[in-house]
Amino acid sequence: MTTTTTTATATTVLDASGVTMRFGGLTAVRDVDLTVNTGEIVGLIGPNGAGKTTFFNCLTGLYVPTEGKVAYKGTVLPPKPHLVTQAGIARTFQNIRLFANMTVLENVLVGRHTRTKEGLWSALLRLPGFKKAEEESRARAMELLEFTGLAAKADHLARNLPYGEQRKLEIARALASEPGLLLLDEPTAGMNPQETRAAEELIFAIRDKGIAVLVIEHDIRFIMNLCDRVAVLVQGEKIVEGPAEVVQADERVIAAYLGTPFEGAPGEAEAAEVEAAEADAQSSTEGDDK
Ligand SMILES: Nc1ncnc2c1ncn2[C@@H]1O[C@H](COP(=O)(O)OP(=O)(O)OP(=O)(O)O)[C@@H](O)[C@H]1O
Repeated sequence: MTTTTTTATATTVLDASGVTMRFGGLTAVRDVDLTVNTGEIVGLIGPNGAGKTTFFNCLTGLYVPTEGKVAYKGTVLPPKPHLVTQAGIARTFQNIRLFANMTVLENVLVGRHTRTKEGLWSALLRLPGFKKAEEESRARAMELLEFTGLAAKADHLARNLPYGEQRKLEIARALASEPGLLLLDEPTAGMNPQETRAAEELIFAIRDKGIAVLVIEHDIRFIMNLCDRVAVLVQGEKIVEGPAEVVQADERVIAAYLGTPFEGAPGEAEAAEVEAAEADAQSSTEGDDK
């Protein structure tokens, strides 16, 4: 099967190679290679259940991939979410995960904890070092709220923000860990067209600050406007990767979205395997996936 693969270079921020994730007999992600370079916005698309979120979870240490490795700026990452964040990868989730009863500013301050050196005792005893660190954190958090257009709502409770602003706040919180790579899982889900355009502008602005972006999204028009490069997953396999306009016109991608068979598509046996594994989700025995 022909897929274009961009190889790792000196400017590579993320280098995932041979990533496979099995759940019992179900192979959710199969031997996926993906790089993201400095200054790039890369899109990851594919039909429902294609393995996009599972792949993100492998990148961010939520899952330990069955096979393969993930490197950030040349260093292989340990599969532990807090170490991945510390290394420089931040993410947002498909379902909003804000602290609803905390203020907007407090939510962003929470996101800074991997970047503050002051420990628990310093905080409890309110030592001078803690006070200074706290002031710096607040200033940086306010800067991020300015950047995302939420500064005027710093003292509002997160749960009182309109939906589009809650999504922006998630991004502000992710940026608070000062990442070099931001992973966005369906950032425009549930947004109206105006909010989607604002999200697009925000993502371009993030890229312009030198942060590489990898984004999962179902809104194909959004992806095609936004991304320098797009990779397509179908049933866990990367079937195509390339510039947005090339991917958009690729018959395999069109076929995958329309559900019609195409040459080199993940075969019927694999489809049956997925169905069987889903029907028997409880079973964790290694299946016939060899
Ligand atoms: N923790 C898990 N245990 C067992 N199976 C899982 C688990 N997580 C995901 N899967 C299965 O892996 C496959 C890929 O799911 P995933 O959520 O990664 O797809 P997706 O491309 O993100 O889909 P969507 O676009 O609908 O969010 C699906 O068949 C799903 O049921």
